[in-house]
Amino acid sequence: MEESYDFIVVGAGASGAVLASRLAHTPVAPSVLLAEAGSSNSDAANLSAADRFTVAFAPNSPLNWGYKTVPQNHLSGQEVDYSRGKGLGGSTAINFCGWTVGPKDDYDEWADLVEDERFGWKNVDRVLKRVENLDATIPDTTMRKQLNAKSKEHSNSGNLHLSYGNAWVPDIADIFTAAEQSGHSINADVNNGNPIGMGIGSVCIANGIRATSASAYLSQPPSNLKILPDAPIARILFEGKRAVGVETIDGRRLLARKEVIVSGGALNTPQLLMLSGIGPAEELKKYNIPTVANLPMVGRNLQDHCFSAAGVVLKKDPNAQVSPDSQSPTPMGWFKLPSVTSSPEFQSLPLRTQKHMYKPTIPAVEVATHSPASFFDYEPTETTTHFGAICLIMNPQSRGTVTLRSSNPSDTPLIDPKFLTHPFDRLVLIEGVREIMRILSAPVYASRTVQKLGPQDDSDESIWDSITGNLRSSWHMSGTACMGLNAEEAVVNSSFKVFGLEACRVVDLSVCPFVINAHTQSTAYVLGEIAAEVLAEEYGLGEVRISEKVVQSSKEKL
Ligand SMILES: Cc1cc2nc3c(=O)[nH]c(=O)nc-3n(C[C@H](O)[C@H](O)[C@H](O)COP(=O)(O)OP(=O)(O)OC[C@H]3O[C@@H](n4cnc5c(N)ncnc54)[C@H](O)[C@@H]3O)c2cc1C
Repeated sequence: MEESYDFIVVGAGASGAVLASRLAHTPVAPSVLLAEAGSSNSDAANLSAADRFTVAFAPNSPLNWGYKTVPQNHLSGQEVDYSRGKGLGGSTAINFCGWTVGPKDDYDEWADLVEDERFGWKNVDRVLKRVENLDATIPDTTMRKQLNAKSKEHSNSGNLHLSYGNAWVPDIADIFTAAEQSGHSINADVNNGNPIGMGIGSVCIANGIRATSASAYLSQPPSNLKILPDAPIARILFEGKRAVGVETIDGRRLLARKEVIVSGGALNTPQLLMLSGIGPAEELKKYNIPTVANLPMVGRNLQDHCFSAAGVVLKKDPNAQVSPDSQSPTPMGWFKLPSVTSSPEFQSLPLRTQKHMYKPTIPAVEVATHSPASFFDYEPTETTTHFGAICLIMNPQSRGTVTLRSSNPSDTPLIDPKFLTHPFDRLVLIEGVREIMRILSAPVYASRTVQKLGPQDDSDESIWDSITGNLRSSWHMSGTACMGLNAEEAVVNSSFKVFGLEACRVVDLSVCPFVINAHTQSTAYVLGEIAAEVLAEEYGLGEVRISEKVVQSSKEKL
């Protein structure tokens, strides 16, 4: 007999795990199936904060879908790493644990675009407090000027353990000095809705262990929540326009009495929608997939924050050694750059976009420091060390695609982010890398600098040369089943419902109308929380509760 559930959620990443858990914890306690393509990911070693890079990026890691982009035109044909997490926790199980919240003006813009205040900052800020369980202790209390999260702006009663790390890198204060010497302000809390200035975000690491959406939301599932790992879903099943279940790649059929919710992330979700007959009709026709809903925007509007780097070789300070298992968060600065807003590339943007970027909390670039030496051809020596920073472009204007390679669900999708195809993005990255070079030449570093790494000089040509050989993704893919007002311009409405279908929603970063100007996991958690409230209200499931057993409050510390 076929198994049936009230709700089926496909994908146990940031959004899917939150949504499934919250639905299951409502007073009505509907039966919920959370189907995940990857494993249960229960090997404790994989949760070590320090080892996370090696585990996730090992060749053929079962925790990583291992995607690459198609060759990128502006990058001499490079195929850029496009990793995605696979297994319970999804990409939260392989990411770098950085927790940033983003600008309040971005969320208010989202709410305006979709005409729904649920996506405005006021509601997002409330919802973030259901997620966040912040231990605001800092390892170095002499740095209160640089980091001072106020308790009324944060929460210590949500599910996800956040901290500021256990030991900071010894030179952490220098970057703040350099930023000030370069004319930037210090922001003692970049996570309160206004990220502008040099600051430090928190990390989802507690006592050396990474917190993932699985550890935070799925560790003690109630009996009405069935978690099904190793269940890659091949397609959604429909009766007419109504989603009635899903089928796994190995042919298992799982039925949904109420809804199917797709939470496969911004690359797999559009692939699964298209394999199920939901997408641009001409794309589906190529692979003889019968059209259930012709939605031209499925797999379009892919947005991401690409980045490039600059660095310096410094004389080593023998007293300043970093412990190999230090969980120091990375200092991060979000800056407005007059050189961007005064450029013809900016002035050619649509007026609404220009107006948005002038808003007080919207940055032009993000600078994250202490990037690995591997970005350059440099090995540390007895007497020298490396110090580098990356610049991520904010408000990217290039729009990429996710399309099918074939109708075989085991094939990888074709992913083309079209990095730097828009002239504005090229301008921002050049100006951003130039800004890093300026900060790295501030007096606090100048006296110790032995050599520059990265662009030969700060001319546009040298910086562009360096960028094209050294461009990466920050893995913030978003927007490929975007939220909006109609089926011509979007895929879902502001209740996450796929246009033209019944009982079928998308809840993950695919739905972002634009990529939020921050590291994106917080947005994915927030979407899971908002969607749970939307569904609970529509189906009369009662109040969505914080699953108390999972949460160990760090009240005394905030
Ligand atoms: C290497 C890396 C580093 C990152 N670093 C950071 C960081 O430091 N800070 C930050 O804020 N963000 C970071 N991110 C981004 C962040 O992790 C993601 O934005 C976030 O996890 C996206 O959430 P999601 O729910 O949309 O998708 P995901 O978390 O990717 O979850 C999607 C889930 O769906 C499953 N799935 C997909 N297809 C199917 C299918 N057909 N059947 C069943 N299951 C399926 C996947 O296996 C996965 O578990 C990073 C991402 C990566 C990859």
